[in-house]
Amino acid sequence: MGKIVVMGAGSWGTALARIIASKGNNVTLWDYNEERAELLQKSRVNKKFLPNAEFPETLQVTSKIEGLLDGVEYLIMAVPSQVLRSVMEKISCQLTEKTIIVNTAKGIEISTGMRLSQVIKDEILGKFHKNIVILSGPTHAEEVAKNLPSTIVAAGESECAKKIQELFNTENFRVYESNDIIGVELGGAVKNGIAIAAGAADGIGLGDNTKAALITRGLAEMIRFGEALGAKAETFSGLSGMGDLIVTCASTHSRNRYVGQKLGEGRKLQEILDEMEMVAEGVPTVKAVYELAQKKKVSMPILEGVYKVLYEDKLATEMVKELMTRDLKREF
Ligand SMILES: NC(=O)C1=CN([C@@H]2O[C@H](COP(=O)(O)OP(=O)(O)OC[C@H]3O[C@@H](n4cnc5c(N)ncnc54)[C@H](O)[C@@H]3O)[C@@H](O)[C@H]2O)C=CC1
Ligand SMILES: O=C(CO)COP(=O)(O)O
Repeated sequence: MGKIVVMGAGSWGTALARIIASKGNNVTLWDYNEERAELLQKSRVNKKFLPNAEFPETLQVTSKIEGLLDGVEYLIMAVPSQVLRSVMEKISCQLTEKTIIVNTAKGIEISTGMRLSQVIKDEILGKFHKNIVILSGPTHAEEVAKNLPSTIVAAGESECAKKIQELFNTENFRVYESNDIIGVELGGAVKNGIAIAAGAADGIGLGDNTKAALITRGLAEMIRFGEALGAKAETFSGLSGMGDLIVTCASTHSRNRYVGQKLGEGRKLQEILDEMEMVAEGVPTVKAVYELAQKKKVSMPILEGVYKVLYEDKLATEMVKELMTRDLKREF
């Protein structure tokens, strides 16, 4: 196996690096924070986010970027969506057509409205476009790190996607292949906004019926949005669409659901974000999706409601009332 580097030692980068390293591969996990990288390398565990998930001997952690990517064959990106471009900017000159780049972040770049594979393409300047694979699905890092059976999709040009399927697949981490990069990316990005709405319903104290309604009608919004941007509708009924939507709307591990819950309890967005140590991708991504949906004239009432709660100080209770009192419609 060639050289493997995972960039971003947050909970997801750490969980993914452990999977590949546990298969006997040498893996370097990079983090921009020197202190964190040193602590992880010394303690051999990410105590704060993934306690009890010790590092295999084949996993090394560093914050050094010089020479890090010389001859790299597999580059796994696990940094938040809004910083992906700045990290790619620093490293793109070290990459060659031998490198397969795997993005695992779930979002849309707020300043450009670009999907993350587009951001990567932008930064590698057209050198080897076909080498980009998206890895996305219902996979909370906390459960993956405990080896609980999980499933995910690797989307890309067939030869590269198959290599990534092989690289990550284990008996507890089953990887499917897809050629719908746009659909897989948009599923992972947009579900975060719907999960904020589901969390808000929890925070207000609404019930299981409400959550099922948000998941189902949220999926309809994801499909409409996806099709308008060139995705295949069927992808949204798969793991990276419905699968990830269900887990993110329901799981106590979800940071997006958590933000929604606190908003539903009446807390202010900035206070919630200031107290969080982890990233909630839905917050910027909702803005990017809202703007793209307006441009493409796609109806996304739940997403629009979340946008107004996040950015126009609307109360979550008002959002629910507005959604329930819209004009009556056919379901399909
Ligand atoms: N945690 C999870 O269960 C899953 C997360 N993801 C996605 O993975 C991405 C990363 O999420 P997590 O690891 O959970 O986040 P996290 O909050 O645990 O860690 C974020 C990571 O980004 C790094 N980072 C922050 N600012 C940076 C900068 N300016 N430059 C370089 N690195 C920077 C941090 O050092 C840290 O390593 C997100 O897009 C998330 O949606 C995808 C699947 C599962
Ligand atoms: O994407 C995820 C699980 O599949 C993680 O969701 P959160 O970012 O909401 O925690």
